Amino acid sequence: MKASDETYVTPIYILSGFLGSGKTTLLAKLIDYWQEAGLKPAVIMNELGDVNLDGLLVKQEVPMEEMLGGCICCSIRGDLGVTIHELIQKEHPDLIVVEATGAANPMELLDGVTETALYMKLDIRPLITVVDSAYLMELFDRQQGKTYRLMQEQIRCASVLILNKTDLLDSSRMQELLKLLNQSNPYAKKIPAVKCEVDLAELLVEGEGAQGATDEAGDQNLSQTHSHYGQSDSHNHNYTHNHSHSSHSHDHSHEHSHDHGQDPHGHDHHHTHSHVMVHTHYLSGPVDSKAFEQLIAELPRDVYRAKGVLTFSDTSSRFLFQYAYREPDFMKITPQGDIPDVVVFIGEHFDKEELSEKLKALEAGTLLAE
Ligand SMILES: Nc1nc2c(ncn2[C@@H]2O[C@H](COP(=O)(O)OP(=O)(O)OP(=O)(O)O)[C@@H](O)[C@H]2O)c(=O)[nH]1
Repeated sequence: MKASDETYVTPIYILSGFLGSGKTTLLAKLIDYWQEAGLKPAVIMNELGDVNLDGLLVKQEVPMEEMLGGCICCSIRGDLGVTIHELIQKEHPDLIVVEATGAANPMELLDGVTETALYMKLDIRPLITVVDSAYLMELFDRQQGKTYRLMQEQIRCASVLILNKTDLLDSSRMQELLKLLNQSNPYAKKIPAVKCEVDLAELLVEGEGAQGATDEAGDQNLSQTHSHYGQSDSHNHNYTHNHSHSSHSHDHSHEHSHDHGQDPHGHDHHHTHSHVMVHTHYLSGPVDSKAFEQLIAELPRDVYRAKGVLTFSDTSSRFLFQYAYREPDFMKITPQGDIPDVVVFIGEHFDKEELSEKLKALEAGTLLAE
């Protein structure tokens, strides 16, 4: 069956995982894998900030829709259906991958995709969560409130867990991690990995879960199986989409009242990420690499993710900058098109003002002197 056929049921994969866990790393590998199999994947990327730097890591020929400036599971959830619809109409992809911002609650996201599957022919595939193994263990030790709980939700929803960044854990910590994950989600297949280096055929097959019954013959690469969520038979029904998004909306009113620390009343907050803050700073020109490295080394603990595109005054190339779990990473890039120099910081209740001052000093060349 071809993607351009009216009857084609488009498989849709959701990649979940905390900020900086390795979702984009996995996405790049999946795209290669599918393309080698002669398939045309399309991507929906969601970023909290207003620039999509992860998109720079995805090949240019892959159709991509960006959903920026909000979290896909919450503030821009209503747009998800429209985005999926447009992508299918325009590109006729063989499959779609949604890479959600790491702050997204996958249950909400799944709900959004499910809603869309009521009026579009979608086969929702079992959810893959990429776990930042080292960061999860650190938070487990500290039993840190909301971030830890969000990670737990991302773990609980998954059919497959990629335990990424195992290079940062020794074997006894690894055993602890497995024990922890077996408690949180005994059903999911757990695959340890470094840089999401996993057997992708196994990953995608394992993701089909215990049910495993195929209802479409012939298409080996994309067999239509029943997912854990009972959604895959959505293509047997031709629902009219006659309910408004608002009928599925959730009560957001509690969101800001429990922003600090644990909720002593044990309320089950769906929007655990409401405390996540984003600070975007467009740079006025090249900056000194040493000064930038210092700024990064001095970032408060509450900034747990940063990305950017930078030009350094003391090097000739431009760089894609990544910072996750306090590890900075620089990759030489030659971006196509008009990509500004920009840095995006993501974290919890950090002092934006102070960071902004430091960035200004960096631009002015006075940071090291301070
Ligand atoms: N040490 C280590 N670093 C890794 C591993 N996998 C990925 N990284 C690094 O972690 C950073 C984040 O990786 P991404 O793939 O961009 O993570 P992401 O989940 O897409 O990040 P967001 O889109 O911000 O949520 C990059 O600097 C990667 O090079 C790993 O197995 N070990």
